[in-house]
Amino acid sequence: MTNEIGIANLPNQRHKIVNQQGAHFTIMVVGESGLGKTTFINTLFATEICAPRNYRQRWAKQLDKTTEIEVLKADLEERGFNIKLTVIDTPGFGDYVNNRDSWSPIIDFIDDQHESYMRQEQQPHRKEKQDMRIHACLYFVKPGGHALKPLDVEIMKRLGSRVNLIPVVAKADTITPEDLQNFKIKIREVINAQGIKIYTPPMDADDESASEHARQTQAIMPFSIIGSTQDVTTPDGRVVKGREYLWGVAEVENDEHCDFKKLRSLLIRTYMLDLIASTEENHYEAYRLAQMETRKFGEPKVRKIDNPKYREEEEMLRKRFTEQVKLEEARFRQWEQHLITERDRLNKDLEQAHSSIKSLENELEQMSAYHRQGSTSGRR
Ligand SMILES: Nc1nc2c(ncn2[C@@H]2O[C@H](COP(=O)(O)OP(=O)(O)OP(=O)(O)O)[C@@H](O)[C@H]2O)c(=O)[nH]1
Repeated sequence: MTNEIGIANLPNQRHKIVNQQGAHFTIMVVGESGLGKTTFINTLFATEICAPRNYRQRWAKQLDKTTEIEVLKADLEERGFNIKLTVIDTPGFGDYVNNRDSWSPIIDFIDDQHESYMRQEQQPHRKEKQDMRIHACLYFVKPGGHALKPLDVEIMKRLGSRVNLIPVVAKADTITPEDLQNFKIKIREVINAQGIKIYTPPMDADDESASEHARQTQAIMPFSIIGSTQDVTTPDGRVVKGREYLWGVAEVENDEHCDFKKLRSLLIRTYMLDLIASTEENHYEAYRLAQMETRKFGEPKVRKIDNPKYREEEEMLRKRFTEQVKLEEARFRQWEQHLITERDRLNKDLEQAHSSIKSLENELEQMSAYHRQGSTSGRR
């Protein structure tokens, strides 16, 4: 059960289908910046998830800061089983001015994968579908401190309702085993109290040992991990993947040091098919249903810019602007009218002044004529 890739352990019918089609398996890593997400991906593939000769492609990702969502692919093959493995590395939080929105590209990415799959299903030719729906989302929690931060809770709630969420405590080598156990308990308490939905392995009523294994796996969450691709030598002479300290070596694949092996087994072996199936049956189905309730078959998704809420706001702004322009125009017309009336009044005044000057001039003319007449008749 522990030494083979998951699909080799499947019930026959499903096994047959997966074997014919080859399995697509997509893992996403999410969490604060610098918690070792990229290192974890490299560690996962540096350890023997299957014999190295079976890798058609291996990669070692650079440890520079991830600033955008990165998609990494590898084809794994074991005894005729093909697995197309995709790992999605997301930018860490903490690099943003406004952390509250840091999760939105990640949530959008998850929804976009469901959307893209749904749109392909609605096409007449739907055999060759591109499928990047996330089957497992590992959420990295910073070790130590007071369990989950409000930002962690907010993001985990959103993730848990969309994907199979698996919480992990990063850098387990940086706290003591005792503190680690207490930290894990505190995290479980917050997860329960906040109603965060995390992945639960399936309980099989007919198979007690499988159910017991599922219960044990459940009890381990959140998985503690140590990431390293370095080969180091332990004090007792073993060469292992790990991190070297003055006090000794923190080993990646040692159950006493962290839960890396158990997490890898959950992902790549024991529960791979359940993660794929529950994504299809629960998360994708929930997305599809929610979308079908809000739009017609085949209708494209409402993008943020087409969102009715934004359209409403835009409409309101346009209305307010038109009203303002109208008001200014009326004010201008009033002022113009006032100027015209004033001009007319002044013109009238001017005319009056003009005619009174005219009559005064006439009067003056008459008076001087009279005066001239008087002086000539006096001389005679
Ligand atoms: N002590 C310890 N250090 C680790 C562990 N995993 C990674 N590191 C170190 O932490 C640093 C950051 O690791 P990354 O893998 O780049 O972290 P990241 O989460 O991908 O960072 P972003 O891309 O910024 O989101 C590196 O120096 C790693 O060597 C671990 O398990 N323990």
